[in-house]
Amino acid sequence: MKLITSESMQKLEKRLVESYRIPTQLLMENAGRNIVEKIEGIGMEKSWKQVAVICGPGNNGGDGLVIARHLNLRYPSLPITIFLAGNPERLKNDSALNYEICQRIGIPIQRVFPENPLGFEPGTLIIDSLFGTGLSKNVEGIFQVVIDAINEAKQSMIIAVDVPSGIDATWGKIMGRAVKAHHTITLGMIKRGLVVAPAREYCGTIHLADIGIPFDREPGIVPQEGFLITPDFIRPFLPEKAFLSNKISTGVVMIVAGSPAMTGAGLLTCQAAYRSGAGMVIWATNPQLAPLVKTSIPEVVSTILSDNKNSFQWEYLPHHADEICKAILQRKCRSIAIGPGLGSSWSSKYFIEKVIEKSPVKGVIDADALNAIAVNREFWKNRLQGWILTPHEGEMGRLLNRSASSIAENRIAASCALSQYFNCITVLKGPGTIVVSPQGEIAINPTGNPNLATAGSGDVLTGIIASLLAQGRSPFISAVTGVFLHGLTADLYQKQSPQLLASDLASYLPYAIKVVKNCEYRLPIVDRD
Ligand SMILES: NC(=O)C1=CN([C@@H]2O[C@H](COP(=O)(O)OP(=O)(O)OC[C@H]3O[C@@H](n4cnc5c(N)ncnc54)[C@H](OP(=O)(O)O)[C@@H]3O)[C@@H](O)[C@H]2O)[C@H](O)CC1
Ligand SMILES: [K+]
Repeated sequence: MKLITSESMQKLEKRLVESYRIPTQLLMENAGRNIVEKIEGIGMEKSWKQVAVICGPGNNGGDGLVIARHLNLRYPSLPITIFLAGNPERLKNDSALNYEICQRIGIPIQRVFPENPLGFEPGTLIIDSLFGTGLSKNVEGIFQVVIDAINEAKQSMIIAVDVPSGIDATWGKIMGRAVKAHHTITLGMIKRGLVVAPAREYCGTIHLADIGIPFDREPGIVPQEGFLITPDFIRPFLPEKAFLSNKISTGVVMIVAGSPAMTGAGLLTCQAAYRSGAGMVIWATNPQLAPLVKTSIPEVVSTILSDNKNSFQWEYLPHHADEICKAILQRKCRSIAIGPGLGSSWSSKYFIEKVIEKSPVKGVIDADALNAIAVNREFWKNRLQGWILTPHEGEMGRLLNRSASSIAENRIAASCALSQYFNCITVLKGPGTIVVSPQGEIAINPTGNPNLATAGSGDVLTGIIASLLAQGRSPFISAVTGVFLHGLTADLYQKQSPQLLASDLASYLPYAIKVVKNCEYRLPIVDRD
């Protein structure tokens, strides 16, 4: 499902006006009326004590005025008040016209002043029409006071028009303050910023309302600025064994993960790779762990790396990289996953870099392998073509030599910067995981929940993506399909149990695959009733 930026939405509106002579007044009328229909779908039957429509200085405010008018027509006995943050004399064109209509109809209008703060009684339906796609700077002064008042309303329902006010609809940033809505009714197309963190938490359930864009007349009218991953999109790429397949043709994965101190990371990565359809999983393990592998996951084939003769505790050394590269060729591996639980010693860092440099196949770079790359980032600039990097915000910060908080502020921009710098596919984990290619394709994942913030969850994702790669999917498609399935598994599991272990994720994965295959799943955040 295509996503759009604020800038393109504005261009699209201009184009509709110029090419089809659809007047902007009509678009605003369509917007307001269709939003009222969506509000009714959400629940007007709840007998709200009153309705507060908070209007700002631009066209988003104008939409609010149309909404107030239609609610007034449909529910004449319901007290509706328009709160205007801004000077009515400076309202432009369509907003000014709708302001005049509301005045003439006699809908109460109150101007909001700093000395006259807003407060809402319990049981108020609050329509947030302060700012939409035209937000151009941080929210301050009276606008900040209004947003705080909306967020402090008790036992009320907050419905945001187009965008929760204070959200940058292109990048998903919080511009100083933002409305925390229960529902967001977005117009025409889903704005890209709504589905990524941090904005995503402010949107509640997202609904899409039509404003009369003739999409079917011009399928190419909207530029490619990102898409929301959907079950329909990933269905053709799910694991599928051909009739004449064998374990090699299905796909062999090399896993370089785990160490004596962090065995679980390797086990989880291997398990996830098998559960997502790999024909054979090879684990490059060490002599101390080899017996454990046989008992824990008997299906795993281990490549036992040579013993460290002079040290008490086994550790990864650079020459082990040659052994892994040899095994990749011998075992006909088609992808590699490297990183989870490898440790952060200098010898493991050298080892990791050597594997990535020499490996005959490409794959997923995660966890300790990301940190090894970050230490030597200038060397790796532009050298990771075909590799998939799966950082969380902290790892991303190290890779870009920036603070984790600056990454969190604008996750899409950071993901694009990483893909550009290393020429790699980026998977920035977190709420609304982002997948970006060096060519600038941007995919946002709608699945997943906070239960995924558990040890080993990233190892499972690494195993899934590497497995899909081994099964012949492209790096971008493997990442997109992998993140969707990983999140969906957690969402489906949550219905059964509030507590999720990473090993549950790996075991439950085939169920998520089946649900997508059988078309039994609807997107959780976009309600297209
Ligand atoms: N795109 C469509 O097809 C349709 C969109 N509709 C609705 O219109 C808004 C977008 O309207 P727009 O007027 O462009 O923008 P806003 O209403 O969001 O706000 C613009 C005004 O707000 C001022 N502004 C911006 N940021 C701040 C701030 N932080 N503090 C104070 N004031 C701010 C801005 O001033 P400038 O100086 O920046 O110009 C403007 O005055 C869209 O979201 C839809 O709801 C339609 O009605 C239907 C068609
Ligand atoms: K709004």
